[in-house]
Amino acid sequence: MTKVKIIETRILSDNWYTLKKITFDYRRNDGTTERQSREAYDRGNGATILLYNQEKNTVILTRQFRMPTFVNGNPDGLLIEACAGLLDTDQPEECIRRETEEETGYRIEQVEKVFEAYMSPGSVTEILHFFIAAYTPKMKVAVGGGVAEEQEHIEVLELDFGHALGLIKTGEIKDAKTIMLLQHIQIAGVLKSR
Ligand SMILES: Nc1nc2c(ncn2[C@@H]2O[C@H](COP(=O)(O)OP(=O)(O)O[C@H]3O[C@H](CO)[C@@H](O)[C@H](O)[C@@H]3O)[C@@H](O)[C@H]2O)c(=O)[nH]1
Ligand SMILES: [Mg+2]
Repeated sequence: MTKVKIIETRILSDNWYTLKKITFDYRRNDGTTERQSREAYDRGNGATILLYNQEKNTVILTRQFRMPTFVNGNPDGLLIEACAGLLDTDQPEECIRRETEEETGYRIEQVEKVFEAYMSPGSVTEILHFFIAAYTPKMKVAVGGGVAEEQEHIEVLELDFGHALGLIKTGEIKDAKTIMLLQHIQIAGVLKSR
């Protein structure tokens, strides 16, 4: 028998995305039931990818302005990130191919799914699908930079892998999905750390 019974779902904000307040009864292991309320921000699910080149021992990352980080201590609001996007109605692999071309300008071939993760499970509903893919200079078909109509101004960075790992240590890379993917590439031995 399910331990959760939703009593009420109230929309607190329905602007760009949706913020809901959910009141529910939760049955504890001792059999007693407790009423709780939790807010959940639903901005859909997403996909992210780390592009790597084994000959050059490099990765492709992006840099863009992220307002939520600016209001929480990031002095210029710029964040170095693995390419990522929201699924909308796409399947994760379809989404990440499209986002890779829009944001980085690379048209990739094989992609490998590595894991899925809830990124902020106490407050955000989102599950993120993680991918890696090899890239070569020949796959660069456009400048990238994001979709102009969506006011995306994304800088594309090609970094030595050891240098990118060093940026985690110095705090210049502070984005969870990016750290997870760089460490995955290191643990799996896809690229050399020095
Ligand atoms: N007008 C408006 N635009 C918004 C708002 N919030 C986001 N956008 C715009 O919506 C677009 C979403 O771009 P995507 O590339 O699809 O998503 P993303 O923001 O890069 O999100 C990815 O990274 C996130 C952070 O790690 C992930 O949480 C997410 O799953 C995804 O992978 C961007 O142009 C962004 O500026 C808003 O409140 N108002
Ligand atoms: Mg994006």
